[in-house]
Amino acid sequence: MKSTGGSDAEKRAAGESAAEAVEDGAVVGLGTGSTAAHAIRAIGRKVDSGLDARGIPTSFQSRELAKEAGMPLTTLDETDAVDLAIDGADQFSGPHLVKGGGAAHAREKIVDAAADRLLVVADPSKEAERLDHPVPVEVLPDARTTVAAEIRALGGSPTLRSAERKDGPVVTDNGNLVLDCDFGEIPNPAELATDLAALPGAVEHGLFVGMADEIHVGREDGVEVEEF
Ligand SMILES: O=C[C@H](O)[C@H](O)[C@H](O)COP(=O)(O)O
Repeated sequence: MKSTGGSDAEKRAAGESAAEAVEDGAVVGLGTGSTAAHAIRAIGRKVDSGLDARGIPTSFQSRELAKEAGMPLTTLDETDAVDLAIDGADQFSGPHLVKGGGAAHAREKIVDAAADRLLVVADPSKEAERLDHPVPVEVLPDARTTVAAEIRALGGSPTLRSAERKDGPVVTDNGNLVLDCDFGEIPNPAELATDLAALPGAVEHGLFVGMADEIHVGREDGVEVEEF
């Protein structure tokens, strides 16, 4: 699993803190990435000790981890409500997030938005005064060049994400490609989110505007929880 940003101890502290919010009978959205992985393992330990909880994975990675952790799984189709989701972020500013460093943001957004509460888990390196992280945009393969042109027209600089251990691009769990779109500082995330959502062939972008209900920031000496 790809690890980014802060230390593993910080990520673990954040993940374990959010996992404490999972109560008996809960349906939990399981985020993707190195920080959410700690939450999944911690929930798995609680299940092992008798907690009744079911998880909805947001990616191949989180499904495999949850299975390994012994967590019963379900789907959005099979459940009426998702009590909470626990997910990582590549950057956050207040309740606004940039996600998709692991190319999982499309399924993450569906599950996180369906949840009554979204608990974000992060290390301190993810916090920003204003969002300025490149925004991943998942695109249908046929729309790669047309979406890239529209991104340029919006003032962004798109780069096709390439795979590290394969010749060629990253292919998402949904069979699509990812453009990492650098807009510099993003003064109005809601406006940019609306513009990106309107592009034909763009399946989903990584701006999660105002979606976090809590952010658990893990530090070497404890966890700070911000609520929105
Ligand atoms: O697509 C991946 C996700 O949005 C991750 O939650 C995000 O990239 C943060 O991952 P990590 O906790 O590994 O920094």
